[in-house]
Amino acid sequence: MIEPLLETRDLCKNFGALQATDHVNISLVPGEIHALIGPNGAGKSTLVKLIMGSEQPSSGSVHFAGADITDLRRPERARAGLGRTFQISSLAMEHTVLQNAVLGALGRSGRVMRFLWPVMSDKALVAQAEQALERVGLADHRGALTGELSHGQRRLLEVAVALTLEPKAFLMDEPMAGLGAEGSARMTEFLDRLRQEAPILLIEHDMDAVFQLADRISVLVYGRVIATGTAAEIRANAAVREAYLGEEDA
Ligand SMILES: Nc1ncnc2c1ncn2[C@@H]1O[C@H](COP(=O)(O)OP(=O)(O)OP(=O)(O)O)[C@@H](O)[C@H]1O
Repeated sequence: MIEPLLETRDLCKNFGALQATDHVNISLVPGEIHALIGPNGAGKSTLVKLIMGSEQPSSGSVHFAGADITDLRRPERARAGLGRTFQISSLAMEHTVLQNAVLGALGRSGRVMRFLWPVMSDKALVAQAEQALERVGLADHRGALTGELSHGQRRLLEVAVALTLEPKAFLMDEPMAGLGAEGSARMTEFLDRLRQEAPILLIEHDMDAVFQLADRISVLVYGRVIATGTAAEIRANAAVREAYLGEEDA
């Protein structure tokens, strides 16, 4: 069996009487896209927060690259190689595309935030940022203001910012949200290639993208994983159809 890069063990999170995460055991192995789906409020975002370190679990643990990272803070987890793209944009709209990517690269260098101007004259950081923009197809927009980009281009820029950190694994929270058919297709194609470099735990409501991309799919309902399997296995699973896909059909 391939050793997982990322793993949660009996992870639980309670908010008062509500059990948002209920003994979740989920893993991410090298080379895969593992999609996490489930109805609204099933606990997907909470699980991502527990893995990234922005929420602490009530019990259970998170393991990454052979180490127990449960007690590590969010920036330490990011430096250890856990990359994330957010549901809500974290980009500075008044900065250029290149400046945003350089700020991402600066985060990895571990140096304290300096004024933008000296940072932009740091050749190594700029080269790293330019390479990330090239990879997502935004090199031609390097001088554009981020606020002028289309929604789809901003999503790609977020991925470029995450790439500058050279993560060992990605957590992506709805990268397709708000993308049109063309943007979705471009992102799907990009993630398809990216998995070879760093596996991706993907939260996504776009079922076409999920079923097209995912090597494995886990279905979360009321904080619990009710099934994990290939797209075909998940499609055929009666409990999943009842709890989730049946709801979509309705
Ligand atoms: N900080 C919090 N305090 C109290 N309850 C919370 C908190 N965060 C989440 N919850 C609750 O935990 C449950 C799971 O929420 P979560 O946002 O993780 O679900 P989700 O699957 O990501 O939903 P969506 O698809 O709508 O984003 C929900 O009932 C939510 O109201």
